[in-house]
Amino acid sequence: MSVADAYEPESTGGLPISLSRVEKSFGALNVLGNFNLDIPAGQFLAVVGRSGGGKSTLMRLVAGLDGADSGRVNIGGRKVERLHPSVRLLFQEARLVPWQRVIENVGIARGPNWQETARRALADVGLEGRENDWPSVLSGGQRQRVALARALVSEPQILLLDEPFGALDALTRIEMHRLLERIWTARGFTTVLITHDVAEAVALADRVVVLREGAIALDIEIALDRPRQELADPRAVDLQRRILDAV
Ligand SMILES: Nc1ncnc2c1ncn2[C@@H]1O[C@H](COP(=O)(O)OP(=O)(O)OP(=O)(O)O)[C@@H](O)[C@H]1O
Repeated sequence: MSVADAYEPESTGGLPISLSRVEKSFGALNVLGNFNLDIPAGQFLAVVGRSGGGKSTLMRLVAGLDGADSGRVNIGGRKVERLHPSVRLLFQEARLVPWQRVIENVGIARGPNWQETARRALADVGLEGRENDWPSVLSGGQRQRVALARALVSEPQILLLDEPFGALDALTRIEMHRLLERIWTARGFTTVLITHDVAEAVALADRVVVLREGAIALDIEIALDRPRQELADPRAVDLQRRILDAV
């Protein structure tokens, strides 16, 4: 059985995200200017662009980790003022606690039955039987799967991913794409994926936004069938070319 086949989640749905007339500067550097973006509930959006274009800044504003200078960032129609309880983040590094075993890393909120819940989340990402391992013995891909399980355990309605697969080898990355697509399809949380990898954006997203110098240079729908056949679809290649032209 593949990793993706192991997954049988319940649907939790997503929340819409809206940025309206957002301005964000660092000193004299204007990173986002009069920025507008509406992300419908449950959409899988990829944000691509050159380094320094403002992608991570955008994500931090949506997450409530940083505030806009002006304008509004809303989640589910309400202004974001701090980290929203239904939002989870994933970064390039898994950021696991090295002195805690895998199951403890996943069950970070120790509610009732936390072990059972964490065990189920680990099974969902294909890590059954690895509960008592230390993070140090896991591969990079396995660590990211633990981080994904930790994010999923709280049944988020929004998942924000900042280059989560950037450090993985090509085959592991494709395996992670399949897993994420399957989990997202089943649960329907709103997803924002920041990536430098145009092929990854087209393989996963419903919609790709190209961010250039703090503005949207391209906003394109990816209307390809799912599950996506990453390497075989000529329409995907054409979409990649259009996105690359705008980056
Ligand atoms: N806390 C900060 N203080 C000062 N400047 C910042 C801060 N955060 C980001 N910047 C600057 O804002 C600009 C946009 O940064 P951001 O990290 O959003 O870009 P990015 O598109 O995510 O880049 P990368 O793809 O390299 O991660 C960069 O010029 C960066 O140096």
